Amino acid sequence: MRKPFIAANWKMNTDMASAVELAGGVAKEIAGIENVKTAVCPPFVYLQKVAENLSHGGNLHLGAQDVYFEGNGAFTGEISCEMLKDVCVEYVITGHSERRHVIGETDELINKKTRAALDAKLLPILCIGELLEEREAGKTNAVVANQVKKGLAGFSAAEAVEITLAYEPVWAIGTGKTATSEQAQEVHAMIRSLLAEMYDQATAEAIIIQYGGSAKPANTEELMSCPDVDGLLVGGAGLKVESFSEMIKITSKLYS
Ligand SMILES: O=C[C@H](O)COP(=O)(O)O
Repeated sequence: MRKPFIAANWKMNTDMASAVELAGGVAKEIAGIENVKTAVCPPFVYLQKVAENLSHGGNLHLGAQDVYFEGNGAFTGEISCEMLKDVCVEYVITGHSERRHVIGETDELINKKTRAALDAKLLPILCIGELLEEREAGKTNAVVANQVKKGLAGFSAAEAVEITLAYEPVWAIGTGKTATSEQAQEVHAMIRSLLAEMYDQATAEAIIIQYGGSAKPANTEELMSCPDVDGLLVGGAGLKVESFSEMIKITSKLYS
C-alpha cells in the first residue's frame, strides 16, 4: 500500500517568526502520527531557521519550493540542490503551476530541475495540471499526459518511484474551487495508467500521486478516499497549524 503524503507549499507567505511558529505548531500537533508522510515547504530564506526548530526529530520533513539544475556558478538569484541539502531540505517542488505560468518555466527546464534534484538525492514533487481553458476544450488528459511524459523523460522506473507527482488543476488553485473527487480520481487514474505504459504496472502502483487545489479539512476525507489519490499538496490551508494538522489527522485515521 502506498504511504499517503501530505505536504504544504507555503508559497511567498509567512515571515521568520510565523514560519518557525507554523512549522513548530504542526510538528507538535502531529507528533506520533507515523502512517502519513508529511512536509512543509517554506520560502528559501526561512528554511534554515525552520530546520533548526524541527531538528528534534519527528515526522515533519522539510521541502523547498524550487531549485536550479546547475551545481554552482554565475546564476544570479538561483539556489542549488547542495545549498538546499545544507539546510536539511529533503523534498523539492518542481514545475509548480505558478512557476510554469507566472515565471514561464518550460517542461524541459522542469525536467532538468527534477533530474538535478534526484541526482542530488533530494525527493522531487513534480507538479502537473491543466488550465481552465484546456479543461473546457477537453484537453485535460492530453495536457497532463504531455507534462508527465516530458517531466519524467529520461528517468528509469527505479528513479520514477522516488518522484511524487502532484496533480494540480490550475483552475482549482487558490480559487476555492476544488476539483470534485470524481474529477480528481479520473485524472489520477489516467496518470497511473500512463505510468504503467511508460514503465510497468508495479512502478505505476508504487508512485505517489498527490492532488492540489483548494484542498482543506472539509474535503480531505473525500479526496483521500479516491483510490488513486495518495496525498495532498496544500496551499492556503497549509498556512494554519489547525487546518494543516487536521488534514494530516484525517488522513492518518483513514489509513489506520
Ligand atoms: O501547491 C499548492 C497548490 O498550488 C494549492 O494551493 P491552494 O491549496 O491554495 O489551492
